[in-house]
Amino acid sequence: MKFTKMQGAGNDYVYVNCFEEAVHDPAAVAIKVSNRNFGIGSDGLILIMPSEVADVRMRMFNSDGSESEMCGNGIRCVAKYAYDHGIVTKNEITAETGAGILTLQLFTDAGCKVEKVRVNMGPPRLTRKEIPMLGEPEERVVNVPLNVLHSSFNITCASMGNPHCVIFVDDVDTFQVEKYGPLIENHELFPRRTNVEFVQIVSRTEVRQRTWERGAGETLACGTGSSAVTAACVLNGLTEKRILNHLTGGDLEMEWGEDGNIYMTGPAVEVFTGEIDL
Ligand SMILES: N[C@@H](CCC[C@H](N)C(=O)O)C(=O)O
Repeated sequence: MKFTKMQGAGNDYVYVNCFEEAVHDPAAVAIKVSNRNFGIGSDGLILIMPSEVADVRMRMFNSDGSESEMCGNGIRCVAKYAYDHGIVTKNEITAETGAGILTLQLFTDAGCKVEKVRVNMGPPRLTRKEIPMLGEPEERVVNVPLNVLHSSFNITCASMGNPHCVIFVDDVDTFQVEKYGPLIENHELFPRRTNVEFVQIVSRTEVRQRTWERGAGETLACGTGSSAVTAACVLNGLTEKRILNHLTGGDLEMEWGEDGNIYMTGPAVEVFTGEIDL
């Protein structure tokens, strides 16, 4: 299988051009290629596919083989791949995802390669029914206590097509992400599990995020997570609607627009290409 390794803010995936390649069991392939010792090494697998309703289609699989509806860092890399490899020739493109059809704006460097992408991530979905979470279906979850082991956290939850649980902490760099992340990911409140973002407020316009991803563990960045964080910051009155998010692997510029959509701007980088026997 021919592949391209790409990363966005350090969130790295193995990308396969399914305009040319067929991947028969993507869940198994994701587990194999993601392994950092016996595989290529990545947070998961992303398939770049033809679409009947958009310029390109993305399917994404976590390193445990589970499929997610959406990947924010991944969709920027899909856009870069599609443009740099001539699948699309426009600077504004559409992409079909499990979270709907998204619009992306591509910014190129002096060599006409995409270096940055702005994505309209759509609106945060805020009811328990939409996230999904157990409880009153129409209720929002903003600053609600959650008991985990002997600790209590206040959670704010949103779906960006995939589920997110945001927790504000005083010092994110010393926080025990690997202890609490998996317990919240698999908490009974979340029937489809959840991604978990731990966030420190730096100022009204800057935050610092660490991410525990559903199906992948701690990653260096999460674009859908950063979008959920933007909504959570505003809903809790902690920041303005436009913030710079410092993730472990890089920065994302975020905005909750007046039209209700979240906008994410960030890097997309091709690391290397190769071929692997499956
Ligand atoms: N890193 C991604 C999200 C990947 C999917 C996630 N782990 C899930 O299962 O929903 C991003 O940048 O959004």
